[in-house]
Order: sequence, then C-alpha cells, then structure tokens
Amino acid sequence: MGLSTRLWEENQDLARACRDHPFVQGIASGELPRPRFAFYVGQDAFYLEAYARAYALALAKAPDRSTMLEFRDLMEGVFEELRLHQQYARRWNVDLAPQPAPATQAYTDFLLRVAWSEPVGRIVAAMTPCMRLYAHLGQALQPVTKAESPYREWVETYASQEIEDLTRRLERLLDACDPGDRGLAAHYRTAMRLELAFFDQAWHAHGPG
Ligand SMILES: Cc1ncc(CO)c(N)n1
Repeated sequence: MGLSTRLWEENQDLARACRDHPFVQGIASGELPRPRFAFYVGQDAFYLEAYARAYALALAKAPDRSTMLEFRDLMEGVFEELRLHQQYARRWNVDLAPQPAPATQAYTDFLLRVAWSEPVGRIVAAMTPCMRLYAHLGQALQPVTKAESPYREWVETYASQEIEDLTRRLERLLDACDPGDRGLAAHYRTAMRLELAFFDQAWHAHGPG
C-alpha cells in the first residue's frame, strides 16, 4: 500500500468528522446559513493564498524539473480555485481580504512554517490532506446534495475529475517519500485536524441560525 493510501486510511476518523460536520452537511442540504458560508469563503481565500505560496516554496526546493512542473500545475489549480471564490464573492457579498480568524491563522502558520523550514517531502505531507479531503467531500456529497442547494457549485467543483487528477498527482509525490520518516504522518494528521477546526470555526461564526 502506498504511503498516501495508508495515511488517508489512518485519518478516517477525522475525514468522517469533517464529512459529518454540520457545516459540511449544511452545504449538501442547502440549509447552511449564508453568512456562515460567506465567512468561510473569505477565510478560505486567505488560506488559499498561503497554500499557493507553500507550493511555490516546494517548487523552489524541488530536486528536479519534472517535480518543479508538478508543483507549478498544482499551484495553478489553487489560482483557479481562487477565481471561483471571486465569483462567490460577487454573488454573496464576501469580503475576500478579511482578517484571518484563529483557525485560519493556525493552519496557514503551520503550512508556511513547514514550507519555509522543512524538506519537500514534509511539505507534500502537510499539503496533501487539503486536496484529498476536499476531493473526498465533493465525491461523497455530490449524490446527496439537493438540486436546489445554493452551494451545489461548491460540491461540483470538488467532485470534478480535474480535482481528483490533481490530488492523485500530489499523492504520487507523497508515495515517493521515505515511508520511515515519521514526520510525514505527523504533518498529515496535523493538517487533517486543522481542516476540521476550519469547518468548526466557520460553523460557529455569526451565532446560532
Ligand atoms: C481549508 C481548505 N482546505 C482545503 C481546500 C481545498 O483546496 C480548501 N479550499 N480550503
């Protein structure tokens, strides 16, 4: 079994907690209060800029040109996602340059610290949960998302083949890492925990209802 598969399986508790989280379930049902989604999109735009910078740092540290090109394509995918956020922002009155809230700051601080100070493999381990989790959520939610959910486009984006393909490319880089490096599993799990905290933060934004 490849390292990416093993780490994903070891983190199924957190993957399930994200999938079953009321924020995520509210996206599928369409019942998620809009101010909470707007808050999430603004925080996510801040997050994604850090995520793109982490790819740029990984690119700078990559050992060969083919790995550099992988990081370039992955980074381009993040900029595409940010374009989607701009569309949501226009539609839903989102502040796309917010102050980062605590869970956002914790996640971006973690990613950028790893990206600045650690080797490429550790960066890949910290960045993989973001992609695999969202590909998983998109694919899991697509069949149960209500046609009338205002968040349907969000689900479709992450359920797309394009996201799955990019996720696999990142996972292949993880599979090439030294499976004896325990720091890889630690970073993967830290990122999964931060993902859950990110949903939880958005759920609790703007009070009940
Ligand atoms: C917090 C977070 N994790 C993962 C993704 C998927 O790119 C995202 N947009 N935001």
